[in-house]
Amino acid sequence: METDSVKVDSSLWVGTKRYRAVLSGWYFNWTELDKKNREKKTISVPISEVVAVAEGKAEVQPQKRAEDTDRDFTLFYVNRTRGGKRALWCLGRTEFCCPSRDLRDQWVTQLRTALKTHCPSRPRRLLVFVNPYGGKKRAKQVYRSLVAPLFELAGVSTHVVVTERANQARDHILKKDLTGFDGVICVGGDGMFSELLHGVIGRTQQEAGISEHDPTVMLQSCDLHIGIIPAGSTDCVCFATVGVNDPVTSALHIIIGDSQPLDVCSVHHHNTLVRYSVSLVGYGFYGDVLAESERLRWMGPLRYDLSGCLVYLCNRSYEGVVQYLPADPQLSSPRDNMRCLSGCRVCSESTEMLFPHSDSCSSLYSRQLSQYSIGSEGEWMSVEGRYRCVSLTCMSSSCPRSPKGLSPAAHLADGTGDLILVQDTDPLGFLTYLHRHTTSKDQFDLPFVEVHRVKAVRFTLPPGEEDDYHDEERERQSITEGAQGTPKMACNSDVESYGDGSQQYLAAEQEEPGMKDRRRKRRNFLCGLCCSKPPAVSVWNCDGELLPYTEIFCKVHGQLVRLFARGIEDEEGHEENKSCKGRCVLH
Ligand SMILES: CCCCCCCCCCCCC/C=C/[C@@H](O)[C@H](COP(=O)(O)O)NC(=O)CCCCC
Ligand SMILES: Nc1ncnc2c1ncn2[C@@H]1O[C@H](COP(=O)(O)OP(=O)(O)O)[C@@H](O)[C@H]1O
Ligand SMILES: [Ca+2]
Repeated sequence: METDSVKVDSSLWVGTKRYRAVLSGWYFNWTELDKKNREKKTISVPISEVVAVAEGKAEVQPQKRAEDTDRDFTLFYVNRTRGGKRALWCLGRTEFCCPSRDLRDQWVTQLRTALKTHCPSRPRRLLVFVNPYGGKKRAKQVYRSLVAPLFELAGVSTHVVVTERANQARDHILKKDLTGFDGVICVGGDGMFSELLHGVIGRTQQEAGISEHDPTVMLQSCDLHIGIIPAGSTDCVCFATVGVNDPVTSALHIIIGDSQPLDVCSVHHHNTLVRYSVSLVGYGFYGDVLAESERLRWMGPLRYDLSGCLVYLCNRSYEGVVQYLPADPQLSSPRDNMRCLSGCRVCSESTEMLFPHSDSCSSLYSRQLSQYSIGSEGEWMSVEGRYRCVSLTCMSSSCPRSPKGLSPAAHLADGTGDLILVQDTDPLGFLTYLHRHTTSKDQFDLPFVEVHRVKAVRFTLPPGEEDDYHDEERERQSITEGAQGTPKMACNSDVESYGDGSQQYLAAEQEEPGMKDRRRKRRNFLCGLCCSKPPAVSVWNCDGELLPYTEIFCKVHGQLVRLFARGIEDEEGHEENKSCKGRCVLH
């Protein structure tokens, strides 16, 4: 029987139980029938969450081929289970038995047609970068055992690159032919994601003929989606955009083609683009923690715990001048407790509100920036003081260490970031601030903490407070400029113009040998614990990368990139699919 929206409506068996199954519009529903044909509970799966339909009694593992029966078909779909407070996704699997082969063929054909009709933007071919070096060094195993079988089941073809050096993924995306790829996937942590981010943004601006070095430029938004399979140490970007750092959950979001826009912060030093950030641009505590942890990489994720303790014990604070361009407080506030969840209204309504792509705005914006005037147009604000940490985050930056994150009410795609200033305070006060990141207490409700929702930030050192790194930098540049033909010294992501106007990033290894060690020595807190003269300046942590400059200018670009994600589903998550009572395949 078939009417307009109903494609198939028939009796089916699951095991020994009889169901009435209906495929209509966006849903496939099956309702259990009792002996008197009375309807009992219904299981409903949106077509958008169907992963695959297979003839026969099919399994996920490719080596277990389907048992070819002519009246069965197997449905694979997204199933929600509980992983603590957050909804984990896993692969649901239900075998249906039909009264006849013809009806089985009709079900399979109609389900596959519905998939094609309702889900046209699903990725069919992906470029995957696996970082064997990050996290617990299990990225290859995670990908091979948990993710590749799902991609194969869903009919997604892949080209996999296991990286052999830092920045290989970024350079590949910047320079290679990406024709035919529907997205790029990172199997690693935030640092690896940052490589793909720089590659995708850099390539998009190259193709649009936009110079990334102009701090006032309006960047071209990027269509090529980025997916993250978490296999790092912090996995903050994955956690804050999916809600968990679980490889199967992320793989399923990629397969069904979810799309989550994401704000990106550009970081400039004078007229040079230094880095992009989506989670944390942090000075003081978070910068020192990252600097210290680099020497402890052999510890894997635990390195942050040890370096966090060491840095805390050093009890350091740093002078700084912070200028910021506030966002419209009428739209939202870091203190409004409005969590950014899937389908967030603040994000969806803010698209045209911030830095719309119009010339008038960018010229107005450039006037504001060039003047850096404090309040002359009632816009830029400025504070100066001694800080434990200065953090700018474009999102909540929630992660397993801090489930609510640096700024719990920050939004993924509203075109703003939250600027958190923690003034110098006593060790117990600072410990209280840090500890509140791991509890539900308000980390901003402390007298030495202030938070502002902003569109741009500029950080400078007070007059006379020179950065010894700057001195080294000037000395380095004089050395290189003296030696003719030697490429200009590059910072981590410096850029060299190739005659054709395209801009390529020079990899970190371009730095003068020993520079990184010198930088690191200066920050070695073990010796620092007994150092009589602590360093006057800290270092910036930009999504897990150390910046080679102290004075920077940050600007938030609304919804610049897109991830294969949908934001955090509400804490309760959707009603769990009752079909398998949370049973999962391949977990
Ligand atoms: C007394 C308990 C104190 C607990 C403090 C917890 C604070 C956690 C804040 C987390 C911020 C996360 C921001 C994300 C940063 C990452 O981009 C970066 C690199 O990640 P990855 O490449 O995956 O390693 N991670 C860090 O900078 C680590 C910060 C850890 C600070 C303790
Ligand atoms: N094959 C490799 N060898 C060494 N470093 C690499 C390699 N591939 C990527 N990297 C670098 O490793 C850094 C950390 O990667 P990431 O996956 O974020 O791990 P973690 O979360 O432990 O920091 C990234 O900044 C990336 O540039
Ligand atoms: Ca934001």
